[in-house]
Amino acid sequence: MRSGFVALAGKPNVGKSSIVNAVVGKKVLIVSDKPQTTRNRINVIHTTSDYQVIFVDTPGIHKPLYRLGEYMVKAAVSALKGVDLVLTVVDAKQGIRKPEEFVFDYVNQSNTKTIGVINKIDLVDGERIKSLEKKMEDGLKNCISIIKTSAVTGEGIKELLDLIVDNLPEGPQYYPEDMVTDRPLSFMASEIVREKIFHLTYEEVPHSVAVIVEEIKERENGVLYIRANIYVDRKSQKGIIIGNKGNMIKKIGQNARQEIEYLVGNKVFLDLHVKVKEKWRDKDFIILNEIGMKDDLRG
Ligand SMILES: Nc1nc2c(ncn2[C@@H]2O[C@H](COP(=O)(O)OP(=O)(O)OP(=O)(O)O)[C@@H](O)[C@H]2O)c(=O)[nH]1
Repeated sequence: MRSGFVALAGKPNVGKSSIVNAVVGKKVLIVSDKPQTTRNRINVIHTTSDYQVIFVDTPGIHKPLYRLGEYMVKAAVSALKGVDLVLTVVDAKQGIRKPEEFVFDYVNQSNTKTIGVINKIDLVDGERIKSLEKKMEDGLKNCISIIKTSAVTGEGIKELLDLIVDNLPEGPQYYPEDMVTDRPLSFMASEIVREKIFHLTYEEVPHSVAVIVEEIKERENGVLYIRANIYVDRKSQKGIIIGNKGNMIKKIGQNARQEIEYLVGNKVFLDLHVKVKEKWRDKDFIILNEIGMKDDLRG
């Protein structure tokens, strides 16, 4: 059996989480059109009788504005060490400039072999892809190959998986075969709520939100009761999340509940509460700890 850990490195919004979902053939990771959707490291496990690939999805590498961002980048960079392979992902439309080179530097410093992934090829022409290939070859020190993908159309995804498996060492099955992620249901549920907020709100609001599941319990009637707090960092944002006559929180709750029900295969009662924790993104470690973001951000 071949097995190993494969970290994804890239700027925010290049499609790292979408690529993992496409490779495993189901939506495990949350995705949005806004940068910095992924905040924590999360492992996604793909097992067959011949191999087990453990994808280590990480926050996008960027120049942070807040303490939260610093922790996110730390989590991303530390995930590059100690893995078997790094997928260095760029967005074909955005190209390769300073921020991408900044990512390449981190990957080069990790000394881990890497596959260059040019994603979103559905949005550009062949000429552009060729020039990006050249830039990637020049910029990535330990690059073993470059693959062109579209996480949306599925182009190049099988080729990418084959190449990953070919480059993994022989090893044990690290996780049980039916395990899809290393995160508990409480984390997955909070991520789904956060994704719906990313989809339904704009500008600073989605970035100002943290979601913590406080309680999960199965009720006598078989319904799974989930209580979660949505933290915002300003009073005005509380109003936006609740919405006019509670319309927004209702929509967030409905959309999230449906997806959590699909995930657990059970009826769910989702109980959401909005709380203000002023400027939590810039507070020190204690605050990050309090809202449950410490473990993977320690770096
Ligand atoms: N057209 C097109 N869009 C894509 C492709 N892959 C991802 N996207 C879109 O790009 C956006 C960002 O995708 P994500 O998977 O959240 O990107 P990410 O790199 O994980 O982002 P962060 O969490 O911010 O680090 C979403 O709107 C996706 O639907 C692709 O191959 N083609």
